[in-house]
Amino acid sequence: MTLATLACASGVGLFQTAGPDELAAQLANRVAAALNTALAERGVASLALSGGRSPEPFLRHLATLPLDWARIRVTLVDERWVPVEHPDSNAGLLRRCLPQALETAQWMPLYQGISPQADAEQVDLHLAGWLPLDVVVLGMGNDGHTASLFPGMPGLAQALAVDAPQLCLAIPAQAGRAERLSLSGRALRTAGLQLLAISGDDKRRTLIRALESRDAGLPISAFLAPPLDIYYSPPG
Ligand SMILES: O=C1O[C@H](COP(=O)(O)O)[C@@H](O)[C@H](O)[C@H]1O
Repeated sequence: MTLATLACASGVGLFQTAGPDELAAQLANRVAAALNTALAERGVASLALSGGRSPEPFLRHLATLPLDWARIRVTLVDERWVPVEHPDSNAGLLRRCLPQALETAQWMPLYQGISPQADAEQVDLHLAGWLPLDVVVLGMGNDGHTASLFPGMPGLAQALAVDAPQLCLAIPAQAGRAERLSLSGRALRTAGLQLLAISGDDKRRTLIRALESRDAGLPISAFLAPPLDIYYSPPG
């Protein structure tokens, strides 16, 4: 079955774009519109962003749009447990591509430099005062991980649940990956606007597998329900 058929059957919105640049522009416009609506309604807005490599064009586009960043609370959906200067830091990605997030916005880093567990507890406390989030932008790895919730990791089902005990979890080093921090399903699924951005055939195949079988052990499956909207582009 096609991605369009499966998304429709799951009640999930699908925006298919011509390429990564168009995806970046459409996604940024959508995020900015939702943040401006929240600002107009409540005077404050909140945004949780993904890291990795693929969000770069989207973040650069978002940085060009008119937004009152001083009234926007910004955090990440996940982080490697490294300082912002580290090449793997997701906060570092924001600093390069969306400097407003760190300089002007009400910025909450996940990495706080104490220990993964202590940082997760600090974030948990702080994030509780932000919920529900307005906008969450998820990414997905070829293996079906989203945020830093990986297939087969201990406690995965609990971490993905809407009633997960924590809002932010320390993710132990595993399979060659360094320690990480990740928001849980409980935190991420509070967002009124939940967006998933993916590009390329490998990720499309993974997503199709997750939509076809919720039992495939793919963490992204937990998010494939309304109000999620998927933005997809073929490879650039
Ligand atoms: O490890 C991570 O990977 C996913 C996917 O990254 P991508 O560059 O392949 O899109 C990302 O969503 C997550 O935030 C990141 O820390």
